[in-house]
Amino acid sequence: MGAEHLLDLQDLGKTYSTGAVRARILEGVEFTVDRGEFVCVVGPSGAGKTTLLKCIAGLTAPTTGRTLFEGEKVTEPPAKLAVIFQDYSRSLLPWLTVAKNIELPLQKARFPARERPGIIAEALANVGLEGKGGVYPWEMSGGMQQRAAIARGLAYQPDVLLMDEPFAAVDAQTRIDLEDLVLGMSRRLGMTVLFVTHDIDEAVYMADRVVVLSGTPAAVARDITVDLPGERDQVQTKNLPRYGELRAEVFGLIQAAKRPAMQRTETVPARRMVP
Ligand SMILES: Nc1ncnc2c1ncn2[C@@H]1O[C@H](COP(=O)(O)OP(=O)(O)OP(=O)(O)O)[C@@H](O)[C@H]1O
Repeated sequence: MGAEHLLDLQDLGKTYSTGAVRARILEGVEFTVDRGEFVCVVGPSGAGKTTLLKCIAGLTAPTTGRTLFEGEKVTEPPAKLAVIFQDYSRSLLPWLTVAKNIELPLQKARFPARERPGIIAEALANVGLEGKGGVYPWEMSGGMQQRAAIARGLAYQPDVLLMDEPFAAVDAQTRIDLEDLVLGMSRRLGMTVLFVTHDIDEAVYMADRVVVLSGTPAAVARDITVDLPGERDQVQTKNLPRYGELRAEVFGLIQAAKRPAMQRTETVPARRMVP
Protein backbone atom coordinates (compact mmCIF):
# COMPACT_ATOMS: atom_id res chain seq x y z
CA MET A 1 0.00 0.00 0.00
CA GLY A 2 1.40 3.46 -0.89
CA ALA A 3 2.04 6.15 1.70
CA GLU A 4 -0.87 8.46 2.44
CA HIS A 5 1.23 11.58 1.69
CA LEU A 6 4.36 12.03 -0.40
CA LEU A 7 5.92 14.16 2.36
CA ASP A 8 4.72 14.10 5.95
CA LEU A 9 6.42 16.37 8.50
CA GLN A 10 5.70 15.28 12.03
CA ASP A 11 6.56 17.48 15.03
CA LEU A 12 9.77 18.62 13.34
CA GLY A 13 12.14 20.67 15.49
CA LYS A 14 15.70 21.91 15.06
CA THR A 15 18.05 23.47 17.61
CA TYR A 16 21.56 24.55 16.61
CA SER A 17 24.17 24.34 19.34
CA THR A 18 27.30 26.45 19.06
CA GLY A 19 29.45 26.09 22.13
CA ALA A 20 27.29 26.96 25.11
CA VAL A 21 24.66 28.74 22.98
CA ARG A 22 21.59 26.87 21.84
CA ALA A 23 19.34 28.42 19.21
CA ARG A 24 15.90 26.89 18.82
CA ILE A 25 15.01 27.52 15.17
CA LEU A 26 12.05 25.22 14.47
CA GLU A 27 9.60 23.61 16.84
CA GLY A 28 6.64 21.31 16.18
CA VAL A 29 6.50 21.96 12.42
CA GLU A 30 3.80 19.81 10.87
CA PHE A 31 2.37 19.71 7.35
CA THR A 32 2.02 17.33 4.45
CA VAL A 33 2.59 17.49 0.70
CA ASP A 34 0.63 15.24 -1.64
CA ARG A 35 1.72 13.95 -5.03
CA GLY A 36 1.32 16.59 -7.75
CA GLU A 37 0.93 19.49 -5.33
CA PHE A 38 2.83 22.78 -5.54
CA VAL A 39 3.38 23.98 -1.97
CA CYS A 40 5.18 27.21 -1.07
CA VAL A 41 6.70 27.83 2.36
CA VAL A 42 7.03 31.50 3.31
CA GLY A 43 8.29 33.17 6.45
CA PRO A 44 10.29 36.17 7.57
CA SER A 45 13.96 36.37 6.76
CA GLY A 46 15.97 34.18 9.11
CA ALA A 47 12.86 32.29 10.30
CA GLY A 48 14.41 28.93 9.47
CA LYS A 49 13.10 28.17 5.97
CA THR A 50 16.43 26.83 4.68
CA THR A 51 16.90 24.85 7.88
CA LEU A 52 13.47 23.29 7.35
CA LEU A 53 14.30 22.38 3.77
CA LYS A 54 17.61 20.81 4.82
CA CYS A 55 15.81 18.69 7.43
CA ILE A 56 13.28 17.53 4.82
CA ALA A 57 16.06 16.75 2.31
CA GLY A 58 18.03 14.72 4.86
CA LEU A 59 20.95 17.19 4.69
CA THR A 60 20.73 17.88 8.43
CA ALA A 61 19.11 15.83 11.17
CA PRO A 62 16.14 17.35 13.00
CA THR A 63 16.48 17.59 16.78
CA THR A 64 12.92 16.33 17.30
CA GLY A 65 10.27 14.76 15.12
CA ARG A 66 10.73 13.37 11.63
CA THR A 67 9.94 13.67 7.94
CA LEU A 68 8.37 10.75 6.14
CA PHE A 69 9.06 10.60 2.40
CA GLU A 70 6.81 8.06 0.69
CA GLY A 71 6.16 6.63 4.15
CA GLU A 72 9.87 6.15 5.03
CA LYS A 73 11.68 8.21 7.67
CA VAL A 74 14.28 10.50 6.03
CA THR A 75 17.75 9.91 7.48
CA GLU A 76 19.83 10.81 4.41
CA PRO A 77 19.07 12.53 1.07
CA PRO A 78 16.51 10.24 -0.66
CA ALA A 79 17.39 9.20 -4.21
CA LYS A 80 14.02 10.36 -5.58
CA LEU A 81 14.26 13.86 -4.16
CA ALA A 82 16.06 16.75 -5.89
CA VAL A 83 17.06 20.07 -4.35
CA ILE A 84 17.59 23.30 -6.30
CA PHE A 85 19.42 25.97 -4.33
CA GLN A 86 19.45 29.72 -4.73
CA ASP A 87 23.08 29.97 -5.70
CA TYR A 88 23.23 28.49 -9.21
CA SER A 89 26.79 29.79 -9.68
CA ARG A 90 28.00 27.32 -7.08
CA SER A 91 25.72 24.43 -7.99
CA LEU A 92 26.96 23.89 -11.57
CA LEU A 93 30.52 22.69 -12.11
CA PRO A 94 32.21 25.32 -14.32
CA TRP A 95 34.70 22.93 -15.93
CA LEU A 96 31.93 20.71 -17.33
CA THR A 97 29.51 21.55 -20.14
CA VAL A 98 25.84 21.85 -19.29
CA ALA A 99 25.18 18.36 -20.72
CA LYS A 100 27.96 16.88 -18.57
CA ASN A 101 26.60 18.68 -15.50
CA ILE A 102 23.20 17.14 -16.15
CA GLU A 103 24.74 13.73 -16.78
CA LEU A 104 26.55 13.53 -13.41
CA PRO A 105 23.54 12.62 -11.24
CA LEU A 106 22.32 10.30 -14.03
CA GLN A 107 25.62 8.40 -13.80
CA LYS A 108 25.35 8.25 -10.03
CA ALA A 109 21.77 6.93 -10.30
CA ARG A 110 23.06 4.35 -12.85
CA PHE A 111 20.90 5.41 -15.79
CA PRO A 112 22.11 3.35 -18.81
CA ALA A 113 24.66 5.33 -20.90
CA ARG A 114 22.68 4.91 -24.13
CA GLU A 115 19.56 6.50 -22.58
CA ARG A 116 21.35 9.53 -21.16
CA PRO A 117 21.61 11.75 -24.31
CA GLY A 118 17.84 11.51 -24.84
CA ILE A 119 17.09 12.31 -21.19
CA ILE A 120 19.50 15.28 -21.24
CA ALA A 121 17.97 16.65 -24.46
CA GLU A 122 14.47 16.35 -23.00
CA ALA A 123 15.46 18.06 -19.73
CA LEU A 124 17.06 20.91 -21.68
CA ALA A 125 13.94 21.25 -23.86
CA ASN A 126 11.76 21.39 -20.73
CA VAL A 127 13.62 24.49 -19.52
CA GLY A 128 13.90 26.13 -22.95
CA LEU A 129 17.62 25.38 -23.43
CA GLU A 130 17.37 23.21 -26.53
CA GLY A 131 20.75 22.68 -28.17
CA LYS A 132 22.71 24.30 -25.32
CA GLY A 133 24.23 21.07 -23.97
CA GLY A 134 27.70 21.90 -25.30
CA VAL A 135 27.88 25.31 -23.59
CA TYR A 136 29.83 25.90 -20.35
CA PRO A 137 27.95 27.46 -17.39
CA TRP A 138 30.22 30.52 -17.39
CA GLU A 139 29.16 31.25 -20.98
CA MET A 140 25.52 31.61 -19.86
CA SER A 141 23.49 34.37 -18.16
CA GLY A 142 22.35 33.90 -14.56
CA GLY A 143 18.83 32.97 -15.65
CA MET A 144 20.16 30.39 -18.13
CA GLN A 145 22.42 28.87 -15.45
CA GLN A 146 19.49 28.52 -13.08
CA ARG A 147 17.46 26.88 -15.87
CA ALA A 148 20.36 24.47 -16.42
CA ALA A 149 20.38 23.69 -12.69
CA ILE A 150 16.63 23.00 -12.87
CA ALA A 151 17.18 20.74 -15.91
CA ARG A 152 19.76 18.78 -13.92
CA GLY A 153 17.27 18.38 -11.07
CA LEU A 154 14.54 17.25 -13.46
CA ALA A 155 16.63 14.87 -15.53
CA TYR A 156 16.78 12.06 -13.03
CA GLN A 157 13.02 12.18 -12.63
CA PRO A 158 12.68 12.88 -8.92
CA ASP A 159 9.37 12.31 -7.17
CA VAL A 160 9.66 15.71 -5.51
CA LEU A 161 11.59 18.87 -6.28
CA LEU A 162 12.63 21.02 -3.30
CA MET A 163 13.51 24.60 -4.28
CA ASP A 164 15.19 27.04 -1.89
CA GLU A 165 14.63 30.65 -3.03
CA PRO A 166 15.69 29.53 -6.50
CA PHE A 167 15.11 32.90 -8.19
CA ALA A 168 16.53 35.20 -5.51
CA ALA A 169 19.75 35.86 -7.42
CA VAL A 170 18.27 36.78 -10.82
CA ASP A 171 16.82 40.07 -12.08
CA ALA A 172 13.09 40.82 -11.82
CA GLN A 173 12.22 40.06 -15.46
CA THR A 174 14.12 36.75 -15.44
CA ARG A 175 12.44 35.89 -12.17
CA ILE A 176 8.99 36.28 -13.75
CA ASP A 177 10.06 34.12 -16.72
CA LEU A 178 11.43 31.42 -14.40
CA GLU A 179 8.28 31.44 -12.23
CA ASP A 180 6.18 30.73 -15.31
CA LEU A 181 8.65 28.16 -16.60
CA VAL A 182 8.61 26.17 -13.34
CA LEU A 183 4.83 26.49 -13.00
CA GLY A 184 4.25 25.33 -16.58
CA MET A 185 6.68 22.45 -16.17
CA SER A 186 5.17 21.30 -12.90
CA ARG A 187 1.68 21.25 -14.42
CA ARG A 188 2.81 19.54 -17.63
CA LEU A 189 4.88 16.86 -15.89
CA GLY A 190 2.59 16.49 -12.85
CA MET A 191 5.57 17.29 -10.61
CA THR A 192 5.42 17.70 -6.85
CA VAL A 193 7.21 20.86 -5.75
CA LEU A 194 8.03 22.26 -2.32
CA PHE A 195 9.17 25.82 -2.92
CA VAL A 196 10.71 28.02 -0.22
CA THR A 197 10.57 31.78 -0.70
CA HIS A 198 10.35 34.97 1.33
CA ASP A 199 8.44 36.64 -1.53
CA ILE A 200 4.72 36.74 -0.74
CA ASP A 201 3.66 37.52 -4.33
CA GLU A 202 5.72 34.65 -5.68
CA ALA A 203 4.24 32.26 -3.12
CA VAL A 204 0.59 33.17 -3.75
CA TYR A 205 1.08 33.29 -7.53
CA MET A 206 2.70 29.87 -7.79
CA ALA A 207 1.21 27.71 -5.06
CA ASP A 208 -1.71 25.36 -4.60
CA ARG A 209 -1.07 25.86 -0.88
CA VAL A 210 1.00 28.38 1.10
CA VAL A 211 2.46 27.27 4.42
CA VAL A 212 3.31 30.33 6.52
CA LEU A 213 6.04 29.91 9.13
CA SER A 214 6.13 32.25 12.08
CA GLY A 215 6.98 32.48 15.73
CA THR A 216 10.23 32.03 17.57
CA PRO A 217 11.09 29.23 17.24
CA ALA A 218 9.15 28.92 13.98
CA ALA A 219 6.11 26.71 13.55
CA VAL A 220 3.30 26.64 10.98
CA ALA A 221 1.19 29.74 11.59
CA ARG A 222 -1.27 28.86 8.82
CA ASP A 223 -1.65 26.43 5.95
CA ILE A 224 -3.61 28.30 3.27
CA THR A 225 -5.29 26.73 0.26
CA VAL A 226 -4.81 29.03 -2.74
CA ASP A 227 -8.28 28.89 -4.26
CA LEU A 228 -7.31 30.71 -7.47
CA PRO A 229 -7.89 29.27 -10.97
CA GLY A 230 -5.27 26.62 -11.80
CA GLU A 231 -4.02 28.45 -14.90
CA ARG A 232 -1.93 31.35 -13.61
CA ASP A 233 -1.15 34.52 -15.51
CA GLN A 234 1.19 37.24 -14.26
CA VAL A 235 -1.34 40.01 -15.03
CA GLN A 236 -4.78 38.41 -14.84
CA THR A 237 -4.16 36.31 -11.73
CA LYS A 238 -2.58 39.21 -9.86
CA ASN A 239 -5.56 41.43 -10.74
CA LEU A 240 -8.08 39.05 -9.15
CA PRO A 241 -9.63 40.34 -5.89
CA ARG A 242 -9.02 36.91 -4.32
CA TYR A 243 -5.30 37.20 -5.11
CA GLY A 244 -5.22 40.48 -3.18
CA GLU A 245 -7.04 38.91 -0.22
CA LEU A 246 -4.66 35.95 -0.05
CA ARG A 247 -1.65 38.23 -0.38
CA ALA A 248 -2.97 40.41 2.47
CA GLU A 249 -3.56 37.35 4.66
CA VAL A 250 0.02 36.08 4.19
CA PHE A 251 1.44 39.60 4.60
CA GLY A 252 -0.42 40.06 7.90
CA LEU A 253 0.88 36.76 9.26
CA ILE A 254 4.46 37.59 8.32
CA GLN A 255 4.25 41.10 9.81
CA ALA A 256 2.90 39.61 13.04
CA ALA A 257 5.77 37.14 13.03
CA LYS A 258 8.31 39.95 12.80
CA ARG A 259 7.12 41.58 16.05
CA PRO A 260 9.46 41.05 18.98
CA ALA A 261 8.93 37.57 20.21
CA MET A 262 10.38 35.28 22.77
CA GLN A 263 14.16 34.99 22.69
CA ARG A 264 15.21 31.92 20.77
CA THR A 265 18.76 31.54 22.07
CA GLU A 266 19.71 30.39 25.50
CA THR A 267 23.05 29.93 27.16
CA VAL A 268 23.62 26.57 28.70
CA PRO A 269 25.17 27.04 32.16
CA ALA A 270 28.63 25.51 32.48
CA ARG A 271 28.65 22.51 34.79
CA ARG A 272 29.69 23.39 38.31
CA MET A 273 33.19 22.16 38.99
CA VAL A 274 33.23 19.34 41.46
CA PRO A 275 36.09 19.92 43.89
N1 LIG B 1 24.59 25.41 10.70
C1 LIG B 1 24.12 26.38 11.51
N2 LIG B 1 24.60 26.52 12.76
C2 LIG B 1 24.11 27.48 13.59
N3 LIG B 1 23.11 28.32 13.26
C3 LIG B 1 22.60 28.23 12.02
C4 LIG B 1 23.08 27.25 11.07
N4 LIG B 1 22.36 27.38 9.92
C5 LIG B 1 21.49 28.39 10.12
N5 LIG B 1 21.63 28.89 11.37
C6 LIG B 1 20.81 29.98 11.98
O1 LIG B 1 19.47 29.56 11.95
C7 LIG B 1 18.61 30.69 11.70
C8 LIG B 1 17.70 30.35 10.54
O2 LIG B 1 18.48 30.28 9.34
P1 LIG B 1 17.86 29.84 7.94
O3 LIG B 1 18.90 30.03 6.91
O4 LIG B 1 17.26 28.50 8.07
O5 LIG B 1 16.69 30.90 7.78
P2 LIG B 1 15.91 31.40 6.48
O6 LIG B 1 14.49 31.61 6.88
O7 LIG B 1 16.16 30.46 5.35
O8 LIG B 1 16.64 32.78 6.19
P3 LIG B 1 16.63 33.69 4.84
O9 LIG B 1 15.23 34.11 4.59
O10 LIG B 1 17.50 34.84 5.25
O11 LIG B 1 17.22 32.85 3.74
C9 LIG B 1 19.52 31.87 11.46
O12 LIG B 1 19.60 32.63 12.64
C10 LIG B 1 20.88 31.25 11.16
O13 LIG B 1 21.92 32.08 11.57
